[in-house]
Amino acid sequence: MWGSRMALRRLQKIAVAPLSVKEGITSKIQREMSTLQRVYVTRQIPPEGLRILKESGQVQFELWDSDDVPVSRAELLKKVKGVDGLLCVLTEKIDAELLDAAGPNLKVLSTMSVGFDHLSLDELKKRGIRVGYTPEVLTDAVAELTVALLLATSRRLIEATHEAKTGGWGTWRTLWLCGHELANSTVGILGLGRIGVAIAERLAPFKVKKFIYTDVAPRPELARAINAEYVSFDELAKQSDFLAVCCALTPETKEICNKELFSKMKNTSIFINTSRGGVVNQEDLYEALSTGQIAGAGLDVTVPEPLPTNHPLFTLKNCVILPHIASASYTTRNAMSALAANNLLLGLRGEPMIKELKL
Ligand SMILES: O=C(O)[C@H](O)CO
Repeated sequence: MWGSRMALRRLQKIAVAPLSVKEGITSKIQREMSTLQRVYVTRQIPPEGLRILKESGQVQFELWDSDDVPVSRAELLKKVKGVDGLLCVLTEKIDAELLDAAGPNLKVLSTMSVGFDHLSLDELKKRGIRVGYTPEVLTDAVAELTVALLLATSRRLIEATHEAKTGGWGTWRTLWLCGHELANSTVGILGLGRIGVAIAERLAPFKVKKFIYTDVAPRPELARAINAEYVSFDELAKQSDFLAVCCALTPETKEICNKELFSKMKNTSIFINTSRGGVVNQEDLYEALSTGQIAGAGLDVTVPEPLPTNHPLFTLKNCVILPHIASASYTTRNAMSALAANNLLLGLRGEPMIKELKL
């Protein structure tokens, strides 16, 4: 549905007005509608973002009115034709084909995500399209979920509830379902940004002995906040008892977690990934987990998503897999939708966005 709440209210008033008045109001509305910028929203986003768009009086937008089924590529290619702005989520691939289908009116793309590996940045830049995204508002939720996943994996919570429910719970046993604890451990962070810092801050009270990290270069300001030491990629693999992947997926980080990394890790180590599935070579991870090269893995992200239910990783007791829910709290998803909507409106007005990607 194309919509602007104000226009709708006026249309309701016209329905009860005399004919001459009706004609006057209708043409006024038509004039106003033609000045509104056209936007396509690729998903039923959380209410806060929709409210902002509806009440803006700036845009008329059409929405793919479902959260359960993504808009098909064919439908998306049709719907973007001639729009001024596009608000998307991470399931939509924004590439040359899509931007060509949209045409030259498209000035602003706003993604309701912190990750932007679904966007062809070169193509966007070439066309002068500005890009908004949603960092920071999801940091707390992602860090919280990462800690939950780490504990669920290291203390074997999923296996344990399964045993309790299915009759595996016999007498109290001395080594049954033992895991690995955070106290006195070394936690490694691959890619230190806001989320890595937030994870470390939450883990510190568990009496972690040492935080280490690696990145393309040292990040002293962030590292200072958590007293983390910069180490090489090799040292990160060798020293970490828990290794949390927090880096963005780029051509440089694609499958950076592969057999070379796993072979250097301790066989008591836990590997956690809440960034993007593409940073991991899943065949190598399966091998490392099934041969006991590492102790366990907790994954919130995979390739593909959803991961087919017959995927070998699902057969492993020491692999906990979540369906990409790191930012899934009501507060955070609403904040992401609001930020995405505001970025879009600001961009369309030619003003600086709240969070804009430098292309
Ligand atoms: O990129 C993102 O925003 C997360 O993966 C989903 O919240």
